Amino acid sequence: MPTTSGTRAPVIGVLALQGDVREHLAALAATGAEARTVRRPEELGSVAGLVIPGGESTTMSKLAALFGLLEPLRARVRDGLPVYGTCAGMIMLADKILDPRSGQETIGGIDMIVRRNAFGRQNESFEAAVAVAGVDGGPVEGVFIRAPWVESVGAEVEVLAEHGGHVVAVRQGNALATSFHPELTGDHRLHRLFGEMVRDSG
Ligand SMILES: NC(=O)CC[C@H](N)C(=O)O
Repeated sequence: MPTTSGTRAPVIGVLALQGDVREHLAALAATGAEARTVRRPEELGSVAGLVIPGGESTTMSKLAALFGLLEPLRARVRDGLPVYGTCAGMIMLADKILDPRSGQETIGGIDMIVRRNAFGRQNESFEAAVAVAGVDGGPVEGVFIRAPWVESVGAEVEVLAEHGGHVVAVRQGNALATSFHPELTGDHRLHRLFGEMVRDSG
């Protein structure tokens, strides 16, 4: 789809190993981005940005290893590929998990320690208004489903939002992560912000 500058919209991938892939594809499409799934290392080469969906980080980690994607993902993130992780995706972008399952690995890229299931179990899922730095027009509706929070961050990490005294949105360079799921709300401001990060890096 052409953008106002006449150039093509960047292609943004959604890591499609497990999780709410379709919702992210729809949210990205609604912002005018060209969105496609990424399952194989070769497909990683053709995207200008990558969303890592919510789901179950332990399963995602296992499948990424099985599909030979962990190292290619780490390499591209290190090289500055813009990435956006929601919930389980946030866990995948953490350099460290406080309470990993045995053998659980992450892609890393954000100098932070996350705590899995920090806000409680599935039946303690909730919604809350969350003001996010860099997102104009009022707070977003944060949908928290067995969500992690960020326990601590390194000096290079920008804290974008907190809820209940806990960090729930961060950015480090080209990597963005939220504990909550904007792809489930119909509010595309975070996907639009990510689209800008992708365009700015191109
Ligand atoms: N909604 C989610 O993505 C839940 C994340 C899940 N608790 C995990 O550890 O991966």
